[in-house]
Amino acid sequence: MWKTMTRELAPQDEEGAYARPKDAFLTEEQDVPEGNLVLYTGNACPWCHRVHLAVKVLGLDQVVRTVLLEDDAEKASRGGWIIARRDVKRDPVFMAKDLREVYEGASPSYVGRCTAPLLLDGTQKRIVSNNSTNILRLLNRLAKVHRKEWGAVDLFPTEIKAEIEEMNEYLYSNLCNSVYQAGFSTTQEAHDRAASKVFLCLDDLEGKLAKQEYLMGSQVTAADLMAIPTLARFDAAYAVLFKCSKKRLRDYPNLTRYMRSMFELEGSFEVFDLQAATNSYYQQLFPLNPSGIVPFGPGWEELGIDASSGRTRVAPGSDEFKKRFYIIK
Ligand SMILES: N[C@@H](CCC(=O)N[C@@H](CS)C(=O)NCC(=O)O)C(=O)O
Repeated sequence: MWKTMTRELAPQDEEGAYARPKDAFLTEEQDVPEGNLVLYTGNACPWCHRVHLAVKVLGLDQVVRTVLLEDDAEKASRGGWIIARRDVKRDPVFMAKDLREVYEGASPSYVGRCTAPLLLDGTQKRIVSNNSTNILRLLNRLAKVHRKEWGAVDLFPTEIKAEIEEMNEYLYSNLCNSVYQAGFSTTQEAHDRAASKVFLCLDDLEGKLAKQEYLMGSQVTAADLMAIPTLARFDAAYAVLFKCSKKRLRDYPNLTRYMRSMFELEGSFEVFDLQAATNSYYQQLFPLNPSGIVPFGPGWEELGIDASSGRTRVAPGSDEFKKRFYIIK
């Protein structure tokens, strides 16, 4: 019974390991529409977090309209994402009540899971992409098109683009997807395999960050936007709910310092509410936590991060910001 419920929540391969479905919609960088884009994003989801953060650091608030989603376990058979009541009552493109209706409106013949994030062309009412790595590349291109007077942030600078892509693949297979594989495994072997990858990867990143500020050196790149959402959820959700409890992120001084630095960026707390994400993980993934009881912490303070609203953040275009990013003039 438990295995059946978990399989429904998270498709499994024959060895009991979580097999993430392939994304159906991708767009080449040169084909991205240059305006009236709509990004559907949910707070709990790490794949959404990275693209929502990209909208902020790339300064695309005026180009990409974000629609907030909430997860609703009662709507699990429809993908579980409803349009957030506190944001817009209805979706601005299709007047949809949930994400499945958006998929149905934009691509009526689509059969498959209706995942977030989703980037939509609001003019053509067409899906641009539902893959967060692809969306990151598209947003990065849009930042160049809509460059500010001080320049445009480049999250994939040409001279290290290949290394960034390699790092992103490494992070996906060893950290971002592996925590889910550890959590959704239905056999001990599959769990052990996934969880050991996670800790080897964290140890490796900890070593790297002893020598440099960010994953690719002294500037923030797409690789950091890939890693941060997983790290930010680690102690609060993955360590306990997904049983990745060998060590906590707090046990890694360099990763903690790194996360603190990333959360100094303006917009970081706007795109990620830790408590809401924690509630969502424990309350929505029923087979992993049937009681729905949410642990009492950790919050930002325990994670060593100052989340107070009075604190000055690193604002786009500021001198500190320009030091932290690759900027194209
Ligand atoms: N590969 C996708 C993964 C997106 C994804 O799995 N999103 C989850 C939320 S964390 C989702 O929407 N799941 C709904 C479902 O599978 O029905 C990406 O990188 O964008």
